[in-house]
Amino acid sequence: MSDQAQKPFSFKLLKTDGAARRGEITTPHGVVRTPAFMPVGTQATVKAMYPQQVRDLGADVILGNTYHLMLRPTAERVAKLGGLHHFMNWPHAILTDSGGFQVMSLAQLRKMSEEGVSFRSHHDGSKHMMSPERSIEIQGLLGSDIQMQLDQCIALPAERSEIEEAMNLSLRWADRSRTQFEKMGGPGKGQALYGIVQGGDNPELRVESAQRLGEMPFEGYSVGGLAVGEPQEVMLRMLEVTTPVMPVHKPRYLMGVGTPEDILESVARGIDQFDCVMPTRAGRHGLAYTRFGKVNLKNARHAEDPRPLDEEADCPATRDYSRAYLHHLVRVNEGLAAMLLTWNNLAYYQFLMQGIRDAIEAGTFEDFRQKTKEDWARGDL
Ligand SMILES: O=c1[nH]cnc2cc3nc(NCCN4CCOCC4)[nH]c3cc12
Repeated sequence: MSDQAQKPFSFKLLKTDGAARRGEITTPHGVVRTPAFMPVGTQATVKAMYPQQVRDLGADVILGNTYHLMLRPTAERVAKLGGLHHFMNWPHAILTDSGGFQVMSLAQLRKMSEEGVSFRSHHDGSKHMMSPERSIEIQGLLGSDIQMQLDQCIALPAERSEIEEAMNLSLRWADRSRTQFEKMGGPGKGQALYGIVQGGDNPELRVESAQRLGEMPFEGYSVGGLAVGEPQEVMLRMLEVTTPVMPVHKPRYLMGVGTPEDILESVARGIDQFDCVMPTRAGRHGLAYTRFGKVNLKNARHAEDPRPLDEEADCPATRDYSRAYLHHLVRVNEGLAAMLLTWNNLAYYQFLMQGIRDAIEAGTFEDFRQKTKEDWARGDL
């Protein structure tokens, strides 16, 4: 995709059903139907999947991790090779994170300052500096359609003073990220920069963060600082106080979420975009998501079960292989186990998102939510 002026990035709110929203994001690499689940493509690949397979399941956008790609192969090398879309043969939308969350969770010898975070690579110990400016520069080199500000996400529970300090630092970094994004001509390329709402599990700080961020010119807004160990009801409560004070006509992205239930409950509270390693990581660990709940293929009870995971499914991994065979592959640690279960799990997540989008369009989201939860509770008959 050339850098010439592109159609501007835009979001259209097509329908609401309660607080649930059906929308459409237009990016330089195609339209993203929301609510959307974004498969995680950490090191320029959605693990154990071909790009076309991911696309055929209905994914309009995938996530790339800035921390991993800045270390290997480096953003400069990806740029030299035509940018991340070309490099990984994914011609559709790409969202990148800022790298901050993974610096805090993976890197060594981290040193936080107003400037940014200095750290050593967890691969070879090489020294790096992640500042708001450097993060945006990297995301620009990757050619990301939807970029994230650098923020500071803290683990919960935390003292109010600690939450407030991290929230205010993130707001200062939001401003510096925006300045760098505009300096690099992001808006003119049809790219987006999302601000990230922080505020921990404190309702007042959540509202303050969302309001102050909403006064800044971002193309979308993420809800950060959640799915960091707090109970689900705390996460949902924070959404109930935060989304009502977020801009209505901009996308809302809940970072790192989540299980099918987290997603269903968060759509009901006004969230449009999701990403999570759950479906891909669980697939590599023998766990299958289905319409009727989770199936742990490691469990010996599947050893002679001739049924597929779900004979009514469109996905070959879900329909054409017996549980006995999947159990065997998992038990002998064959590569095909990860391939088939990742395929199944991403197929189920996209099936769920399509059901959510259809239900909002039909004005039947509440019924859909109840029926889906009943089916999950039915369990794996
Ligand atoms: O505030 C944030 N800022 C920038 N990136 C984030 C990423 C985030 N990812 C999670 N949770 C991920 C939880 N995963 C669930 C599955 O297992 C791995 C962890 N919470 C997150 C918060 C932030």
